[in-house]
Amino acid sequence: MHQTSPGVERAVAGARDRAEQAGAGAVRLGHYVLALLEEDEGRPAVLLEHIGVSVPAVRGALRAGETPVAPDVAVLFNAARAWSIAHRHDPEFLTDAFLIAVLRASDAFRASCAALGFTPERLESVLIKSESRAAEPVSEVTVFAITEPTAEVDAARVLDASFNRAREAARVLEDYARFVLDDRFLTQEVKELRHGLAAAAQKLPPRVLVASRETLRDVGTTATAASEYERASPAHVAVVNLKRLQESLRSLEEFGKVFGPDLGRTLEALRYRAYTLERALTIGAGSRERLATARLYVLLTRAQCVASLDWTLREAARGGADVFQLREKGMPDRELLPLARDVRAWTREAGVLFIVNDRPDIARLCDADGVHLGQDDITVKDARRVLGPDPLIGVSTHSVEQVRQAVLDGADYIGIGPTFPSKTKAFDRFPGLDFVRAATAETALPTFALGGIGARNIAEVIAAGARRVAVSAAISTADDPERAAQVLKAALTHSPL
Ligand SMILES: Cc1ncc(COP(=O)(O)OP(=O)(O)O)c(N)n1
Ligand SMILES: Cc1nc(C(=O)O)sc1CCOP(=O)(O)O
Ligand SMILES: [Mg+2]
Repeated sequence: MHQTSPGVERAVAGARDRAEQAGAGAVRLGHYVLALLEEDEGRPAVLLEHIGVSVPAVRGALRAGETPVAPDVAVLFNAARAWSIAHRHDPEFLTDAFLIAVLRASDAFRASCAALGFTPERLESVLIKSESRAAEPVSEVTVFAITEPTAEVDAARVLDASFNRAREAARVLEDYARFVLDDRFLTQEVKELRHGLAAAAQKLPPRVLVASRETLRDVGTTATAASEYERASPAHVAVVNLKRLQESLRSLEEFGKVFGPDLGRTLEALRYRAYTLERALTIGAGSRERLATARLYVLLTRAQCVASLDWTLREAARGGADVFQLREKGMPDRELLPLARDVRAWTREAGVLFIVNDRPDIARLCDADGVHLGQDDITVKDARRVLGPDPLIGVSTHSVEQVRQAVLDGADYIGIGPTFPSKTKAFDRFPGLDFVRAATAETALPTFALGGIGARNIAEVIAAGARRVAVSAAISTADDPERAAQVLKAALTHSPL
């Protein structure tokens, strides 16, 4: 029974997958090297880069050409183990020893790798601090030796394990954002955080990081709790991995300080970024659930309604409107709060959602379902202080940058507009249908296109990607708000969400 590191196990499995995908029948030596180089920050990749070999170039060459069939994996394991015992007095071998064994398995393969700039001897020269080398001046090369116990190496072991844990958690979150939320922006955000981790790892002297890479000696790798196997849903997987990411980042930050304030600060910034992502990833899922079937959102201003506000609301709700916003711009608070309480009662009766425009305080006092905030209103963060974690918070946006910021701020839904000139509010600029296209492609949060939308142009808005709209005049000035809502709702429900 061979004792290998998780990295070697991953490489063996990866080589088999590659052979299978290529329909190669047998695992080839190139498959092993490609699998060993899979992780950019893995030991073999760091080693090659250290001796000036371009990892992408090696990958490209190995993918392009056929390499010799590999011997049985047990033969390679024997060779790697012998190398590890000889040079490290340790039968537990790591990915670098395995790479050397693979290179030595065939003269032809060794020659083709030499042409790419690396040989087993060259790798050994960096890994082994031999007797003859001890006389040479100390260079970066010599300190790759694994056996030197220093405080830096101890700290780097923690960093190495934490970097790996953080990267793995980030990878899971990236998959969640991409395949579960189907959210382009959040996928990109998680990817950038992952790259930020790789860049932070580069700030460590490579000698220290590589010298510390002894995952198989980490007693924690075998300790598992029963809860490790319990995940109720993809959202639960995301929550667990967000925690894992934050814990790893905290550990990285603390031990990173051993290498100076610079690394500590970089890691602290990454930890805050992870908190921001937590808000965006977890809020996104919850609010999408509450707004899952909401398609038609109506902004009501009492003075703008051709009939009474409560009649307009009830009729529109009968026609299929799902959300109502009370938008009273200049009404005195003494009038606004009782009106908001009335609207709360009417919307409850109608079984629809109720949002207050601009005013989290009024929203809270009348027990609304949420508040809507524009770019000049108070921030999402401050509104949360007033409302607590549950009520919905919507944010108006007029550019893709504002959409991204709203997602990171923790908005539950987004207003995107103005699409067309509006009778309700005057605008100087119209981001229009291009913005509808860009915003709906950018985020998976519920987005409501608005501004001058009505029965005559809703098809264009839907064609641009909108699946939800918010309207005001189209309902409040309609003689038959029920029919007006029905027409808009029918057009929307034609296109699946
Ligand atoms: C759903 C929705 N989207 C956008 C707005 C506009 O909000 P804001 O930019 O704050 O402008 P005012 O409506 O407050 O004048 C909205 N109210 N609702
Ligand atoms: C209040 C408001 N905000 C907009 C934005 O784009 O932010 S558009 C808009 C007016 C929406 O009313 P109507 O449907 O009557 O044009
Ligand atoms: Mg506002």
